[in-house]
Amino acid sequence: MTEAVEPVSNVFETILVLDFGSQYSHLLTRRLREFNIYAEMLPCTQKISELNWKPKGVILSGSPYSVYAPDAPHVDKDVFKLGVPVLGICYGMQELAWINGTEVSRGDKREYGPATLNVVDKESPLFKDVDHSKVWMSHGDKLYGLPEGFKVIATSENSPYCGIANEEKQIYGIQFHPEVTHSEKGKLLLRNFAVDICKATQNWSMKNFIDTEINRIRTLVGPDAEVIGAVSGGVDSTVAAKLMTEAIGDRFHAILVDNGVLRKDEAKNVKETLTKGLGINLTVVDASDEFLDKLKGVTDPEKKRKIIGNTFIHVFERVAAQIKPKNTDKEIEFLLQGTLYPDVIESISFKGPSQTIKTHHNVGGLLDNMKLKLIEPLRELFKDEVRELGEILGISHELVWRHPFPGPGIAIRVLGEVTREQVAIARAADHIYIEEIRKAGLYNKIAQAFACLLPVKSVGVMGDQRTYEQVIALRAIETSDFMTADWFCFEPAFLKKVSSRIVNEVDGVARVTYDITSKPPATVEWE
Ligand SMILES: Nc1ncnc2c1ncn2[C@@H]1O[C@H](COP(=O)(O)OP(=O)(O)OP(=O)(O)O)[C@@H](O)[C@H]1O
Ligand SMILES: O=c1[nH]c(=O)c2[nH+]cn([C@@H]3O[C@H](COP(=O)(O)O)[C@@H](O)[C@H]3O)c2[nH]1
Ligand SMILES: NC(=O)CC[C@H](N)C(=O)O
Ligand SMILES: [Mg+2]
Repeated sequence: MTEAVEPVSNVFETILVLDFGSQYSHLLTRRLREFNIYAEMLPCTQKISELNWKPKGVILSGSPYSVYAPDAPHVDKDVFKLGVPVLGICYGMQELAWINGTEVSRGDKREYGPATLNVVDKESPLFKDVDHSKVWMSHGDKLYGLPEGFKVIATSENSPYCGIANEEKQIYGIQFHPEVTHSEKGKLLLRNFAVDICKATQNWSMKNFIDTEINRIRTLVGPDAEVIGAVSGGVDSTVAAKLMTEAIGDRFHAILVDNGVLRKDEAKNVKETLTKGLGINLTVVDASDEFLDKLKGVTDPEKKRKIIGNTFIHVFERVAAQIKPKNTDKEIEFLLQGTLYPDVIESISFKGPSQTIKTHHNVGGLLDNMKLKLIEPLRELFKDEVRELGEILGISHELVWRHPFPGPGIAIRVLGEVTREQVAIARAADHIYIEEIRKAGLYNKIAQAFACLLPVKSVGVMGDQRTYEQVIALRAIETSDFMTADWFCFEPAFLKKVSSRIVNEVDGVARVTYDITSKPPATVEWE
């Protein structure tokens, strides 16, 4: 499998965030991008020698581990040979101390919540304009001393080593989390680090990204090669397809695969919107039998995702072989996907496959020996950034704000075995639910809503007859980046109406429930 496009990090000066597994790690990249510094997060196991770009600075994130634990993750020491500034946050600071021989162990008190920052070194560039601000703590371990060459630059009531620095080597450590909004001046502190200490240029913006991206695609694809694109009608792939169409016009062929687990009338509607509305050259391929046959008897969610991801690629390779490029005798080499940053983050993990939350079909479901080279222009972006991009590219507000729909579709919303009958039940219930959400004027207040079909039967009574049928679970969430989410509070009357319509109109359903779990601890999808 090959990633075909030159890394964005070679084009924009980039801060590297090494993720040691903290629940806040991704916020570090978000905050930096908010003040126009491009940042990229990689697992802490990243070998610096294998990086094909040079960061302007490195941030070591927090972690649920203790540095002294036998299985704790450790930083590649080559980070310090890059000659760029390094900032360790919480675990990151403890790691800086520990690898330099300083004792780190359990403190007598855990410190969780607010503290006031007391800057000792008033000249420190890291703390410019952040003295006396509230900072957010979340740790149980502490430093028992200073590593050689370091000095204390800040304290707090409970943390004598709240901020440390080796100014000569430009290595900094802080015990609190500047990336969370509860740290009042946290964003400013990160700006001080990235802009004043690392001297990174603040030129990351969506408009610059579009121009750069279009140029990168043109250079990569060359004057006559053609590209196919996996396009679902969802926000991500539509934005990616529009970008591609801007870059290479009708040398781009968008393919929508009907995998048999799409929503009601989806293929027809998408064809209409993309072709007529956006001038994207789109073909719909019906592969529903192939997908449903392969899913027969499979109940494990990860297996379903992998089967679907693999089958998508088989279909794309087949279609690519059928399209004969007009201006060249070469075969189609590239496949465009609308992969986003969260798809990547959740599908990989520094702790190995056991910690993968779920394999997004378009990342972990790819074939090892695939022939097509991937172009994923949105791979570094968050959902809200992609939406901003979509608006700038002139895609309709309605499409840009569509609820996401996962590639494995209804297959991961029919819990257990996927059959045509089960898919039909889930699809019908989902259609009613979304129709009612739209009628109630709630569609744009909710980030994503759908119905799931549970593999359990429950007893009911309909028309004086005993029924023994399945259960539908409704889900609706509020979130902007889909990394964390809360459930949406409907009025009871709304839920009553939806429940009654589903049970009355969908054969095979005897009961409707509403999912009231946030992410974490749940995920958005049930599988
Ligand atoms: N039915 C499909 N046909 C072709 N490609 C698909 C299909 N479903 C998903 N994909 C590919 O997988 C990628 C990831 O799917 P995902 O659902 O995350 O994004 P999306 O469908 O583009 O946007 P959204 O998140 O709004 O649904 C898509 O961007 C697209 O490249
Ligand atoms: O294209 C996709 N392929 C997948 O395999 C996949 N799994 C989850 N999702 C979507 O990602 C967002 C977060 O969902 P989770 O909290 O369930 O991981 C939600 O918007 C989900 O709908 C997927 N999208
Ligand atoms: N948030 C963190 O990075 C915590 C680090 C370490 N696990 C501690 O408890 O101190
Ligand atoms: Mg989708």
